[in-house]
Amino acid sequence: MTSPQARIRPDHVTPRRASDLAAALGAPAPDTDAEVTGVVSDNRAAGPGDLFVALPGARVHGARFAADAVARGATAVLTDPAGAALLEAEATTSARPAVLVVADPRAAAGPAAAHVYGAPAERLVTFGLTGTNGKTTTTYQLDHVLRALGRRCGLVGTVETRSGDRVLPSVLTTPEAADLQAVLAAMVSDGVEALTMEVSSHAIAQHRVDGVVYDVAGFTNLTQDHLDFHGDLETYFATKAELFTPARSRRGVVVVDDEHGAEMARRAEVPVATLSTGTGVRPLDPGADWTVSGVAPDGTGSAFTLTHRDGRTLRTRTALPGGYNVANAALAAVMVLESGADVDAVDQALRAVDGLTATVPGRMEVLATSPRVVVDFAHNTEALELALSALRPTTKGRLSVVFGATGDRDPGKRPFMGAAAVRGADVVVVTDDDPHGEDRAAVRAAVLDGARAALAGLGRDVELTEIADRADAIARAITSAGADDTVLVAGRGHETIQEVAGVDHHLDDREEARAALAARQEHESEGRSMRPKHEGTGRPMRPKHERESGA
Ligand SMILES: CC(=O)N[C@H]1[C@@H](OP(=O)(O)OP(=O)(O)OC[C@H]2O[C@@H](n3ccc(=O)[nH]c3=O)[C@H](O)[C@@H]2O)O[C@H](CO)[C@@H](O)[C@@H]1O[C@H](C)C(=O)N[C@@H](C)C(=O)N[C@H](CCC(=O)O)C(=O)O
Ligand SMILES: Nc1ncnc2c1ncn2[C@@H]1O[C@H](COP(=O)(O)OP(=O)(O)OP(=O)(O)O)[C@@H](O)[C@H]1O
Repeated sequence: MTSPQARIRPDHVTPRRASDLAAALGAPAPDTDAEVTGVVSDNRAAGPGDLFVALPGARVHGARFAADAVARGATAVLTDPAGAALLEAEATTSARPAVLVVADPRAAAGPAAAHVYGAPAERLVTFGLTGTNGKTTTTYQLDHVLRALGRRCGLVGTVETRSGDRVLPSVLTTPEAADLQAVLAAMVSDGVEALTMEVSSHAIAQHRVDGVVYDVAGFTNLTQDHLDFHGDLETYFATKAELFTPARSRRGVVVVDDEHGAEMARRAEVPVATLSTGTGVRPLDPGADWTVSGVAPDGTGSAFTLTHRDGRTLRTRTALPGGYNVANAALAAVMVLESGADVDAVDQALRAVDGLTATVPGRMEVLATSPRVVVDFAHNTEALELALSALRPTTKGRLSVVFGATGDRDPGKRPFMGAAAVRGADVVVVTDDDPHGEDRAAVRAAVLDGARAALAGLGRDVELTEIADRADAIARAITSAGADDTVLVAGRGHETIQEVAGVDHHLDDREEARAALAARQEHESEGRSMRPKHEGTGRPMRPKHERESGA
């Protein structure tokens, strides 16, 4: 269920007649006409002049909430025949909205909202990113390149939604169709020129991006995920492939570092430029339109050269670690180039901002350099492995990881995550992630089982610790790190709410890490040792500590 949430909406909208909207949607003219100045699909967000889109849901029909939406000022309802029947049955003598009936209101919601808001997507240069991993990171890098070129930018994604000076935390990666069109309209009125956004597979399947044809669509990669929703990998792939059809984009850029990318490029029904970076599972493909070469370590990140088959070339850098971040940065730059930007202009703009140096909230976010403390969203085995191997080459001392597994979700991955941590790190602190309704100790035990099994036969020492409380675990890992060590806090990234047994608690890994770093600095400035056996509270530094060797 969508939760009640603040939404970015345009300040002024030219009223449209519900009857005109019905004609535009090919729906019968409503019995009652009305003026419409906004669109919502959650009654709790309805206000005066809104069209309430009553969707048939998996749990409830939105038409059940139509009377409340009307009481809040909605003047019209868009629904299906079942919803219209519900409205009829529940009709009171009070305000009667204009009722528009279509066979598939989900598919009509985007076009209806685009009509009401004056087709805002057509007044922006639009970039849409899809793929299993890297959408958020690449979206921020794209935003960074566009800003470097002097464009006014809007952004929509997992972490936040930004229009001009307005910034709101996001609830979904890709908003509901009505909310998305409202944000785009707000962007137009805020003077935004370019939109970068994440397009989830759920959003494509649920028509949330209908009403937008992206100027440039991008594909990062595809691995097994979300099969609870899509059923099988082929359906998941086919859903993402829809983004590369004329109904949804004008052109595309596809990273061909995995087989799915190569297949996506073959299947695309819009012109696509391929990008091969040689950082994924497939080797560098010299036949790709754009290739990456000369990857060289540069601080925590890498420098690299991007070359088109026609000879255009650009040397730049990403500040984020790991080969996959070279791919994300290269994709961002190529999407801007494929939108028509001149390579020399992009080169100059990137030089002025020291390369692709966007800070991505909770994605390989570096909070300190000595010890290096990094917060990352890696919350599955593959992401954890990648994050650790990305940090290893630039870690002079020990590499620590603080992480846990989510309760009530995919229990099968827990031991694998434990094993990945042991294989990739020198110090492993297993703690709580989001327990949700599950027994926290049992979730940790499953992770620890995998960790211990991986230790057997590993051939090197790994310090394995269990600290239930996450804030405590972060503090202890940072306090006991050496100056050359790296501490990776993985799993929750930008998230600020930890749900324990149905109760939400504020918990932000970055805040906890910063507090621990500040305490550490205070100790250091007082000339005290940073690796004491006991904290000021008298608690032991490493409770339940086990020093285990796989040798
Ligand atoms: C599994 C899934 O995708 N569910 C979506 C589905 O919910 P549903 O069919 O259960 O809807 P419902 O609760 O029966 O409600 C039906 C209608 O009544 C409305 N309603 C409901 C209750 C109420 O009090 N008032 C009200 O108006 C709802 O807004 C909805 O329009 O239809 C709803 C309306 O379109 C979606 O909001 C909802 O997404 C839920 C919130 C969700 O969590 N989706 C996730 C899985 C998702 O989309 N994730 C992707 C990212 C994935 C990733 O890459 O990690 C994303 O884009 O965020
Ligand atoms: N190109 C990539 N390939 C593989 N892993 C990546 C890539 N880019 C980022 N990651 C890792 O995947 C995780 C999620 O990254 P990011 O948030 O950018 O992706 P996303 O597609 O937006 O995923 P989500 O929707 O879950 O936020 C992080 O742990 C990050 O380190």
